[in-house]
Parts: sequence; structure tokens; C-alpha cells
Amino acid sequence: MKIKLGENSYGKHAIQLSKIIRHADYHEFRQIAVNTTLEGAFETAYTMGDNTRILPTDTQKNTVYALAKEHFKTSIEAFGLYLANYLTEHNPQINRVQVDITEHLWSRIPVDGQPHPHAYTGNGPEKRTTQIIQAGDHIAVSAGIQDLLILKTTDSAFEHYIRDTYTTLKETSDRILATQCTATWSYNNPQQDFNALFNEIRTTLLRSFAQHKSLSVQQTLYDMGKAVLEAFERVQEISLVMPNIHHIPFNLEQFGMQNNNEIFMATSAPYGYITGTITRD
Ligand SMILES: O=c1[nH]c(=O)c2[nH]c(=O)[nH]c2[nH]1
Repeated sequence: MKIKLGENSYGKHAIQLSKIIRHADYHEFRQIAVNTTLEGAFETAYTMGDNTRILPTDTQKNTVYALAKEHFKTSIEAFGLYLANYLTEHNPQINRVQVDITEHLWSRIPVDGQPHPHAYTGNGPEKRTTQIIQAGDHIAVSAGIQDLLILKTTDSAFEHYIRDTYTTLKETSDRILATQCTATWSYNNPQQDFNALFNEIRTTLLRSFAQHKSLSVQQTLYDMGKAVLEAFERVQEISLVMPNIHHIPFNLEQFGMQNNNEIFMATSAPYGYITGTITRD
């Protein structure tokens, strides 16, 4: 029987890095978590314990901190591209570098109508993400939003679904639609104004969610992705994950009261899990 090593990779995950960028009259505070993942000529490291081609994950971590001093200035995408290229150029044994960055977002605290120069508030669970893949000359950049909490109190229905022996769900033409959305999109060109595009795409997703007259989470997901592809030629494909955070009308009739779609019980589990990728034909 012949046994061989299949797919493999190694790297450092969850490298926690914060940076103060000092401008003349205010500080910018950035907080990121970086994953590096390397693929290449590492077979003998696995099969024979030969570490001669191994760039230690500890060195990968140190590289991230050192390069951030000069090269994490604007977007996480630009920093990820620099890091992936650095690792590629300095390591001929590597065939493919993947850099994943998650940014925790902080906003300057408004004080007397002005953002305070050096005090911040966290933006809740919402995070900005990017993934860079460099394989030789081939570079792929994707970006995204993770855990964006969005909710609407009307313009959401769920009707005309299959009914069978086990159906108890009531059809509704007016319900709460709530989700903790994760969106990931790929750019068809690795050089962009990543910060401006991120903000515009986020705005487009939010506007589409707000304005959509939803017949289901599935339909809203498609509409949001379509709006991004229609507005941004530079986006090739977008994937959305939209768990359905159910808000179930509470039965007030047991107390002789009517519930006119006002009182709900939010449930954390189980939850509907709706995903979809919208792409160009
Ligand atoms: O928008 C929805 N899609 C579903 O597939 C589904 N299933 C369910 O029970 N409620 C909902 N809501």
C-alpha cells in the first residue's frame, strides 16, 4: 500500500495587531487580526521532519508586525497585498500565500458634535475582512463585511411555501426580518481604492436591504447581491450568508389581549441559515 501526503498548508492564525496612525490633529486607531497560510514544497517537512524549507510561523507573525509599521497605512487590502508579495518574493519554496485579515472597527466618539481626536467607541460585532491569494504572478483580492446586524420591522413576508403533515408555521405578510449578515466579494482587479469601494458597497448593501419588499430571506439576499454587481463593475462575484434571526410574535391571547404585530420573542436557536453566491453570467 502506497501512502502519500495530500493537500497541506501551514501558517500563523489570529495574529492580533493594533496600530495608532498619528495625524496632525487626530489619531487613527486600527485593530486587525491576520492569518497567514502557506503552501509549497513542504512535503519532506511532513514526511521526514525536514524543516530546512520551513519559514517558522513565529517568523511569519513577526513579519506581520514589522511590515505593518511602514505598510499598514490605508486599507487592509493594500496591507494584505504587500504582505503576500513580501512572503512570495523572499521565499522561493512557497507556491501560494493566503493572507486573511479581519478588522475590528472603531469610531471616534462624537463630543459636542465633533469626533474626539483620540477617544473611540467600538462598532459592535461588525467587522471588515479581506482575503489575498498570491500564487506566483496570479493575485486574487476579495473583501467583505462580517456580522453586520440588520433588521426591518415591515416590508417582509413569508407565504406560499410547501405545507405538509408537519407544517405548523403560519403564513405572514408582515414580519420582522433580522439577520447578522456576512458578505464576501471578489474584485476583478487587484489595484483599487479599496477603502472607498468598501464604503460604497456597504452603503449599497444597506440601501438594498432597506428598500427591498421581501418575500423571503432568499429573495432579499439575491436582491442585495444583484445591487452590488449592477453598481460595481469591479466586483466579479458576491457571496452572502444571512442567518434568519427569528422574532416570533408572542401569544398575548392567553391573557385576553390582541398582539397586533407589536410584541415578539427573539430566538437565537435554531435559526434559518440562508446563503447564496451571485455572479456574472
Ligand atoms: O425567509 C424565509 N425563508 C425560509 O426558507 C424560511 N423557512 C422558515 O421557516 N421561515 C423562513 N423565512
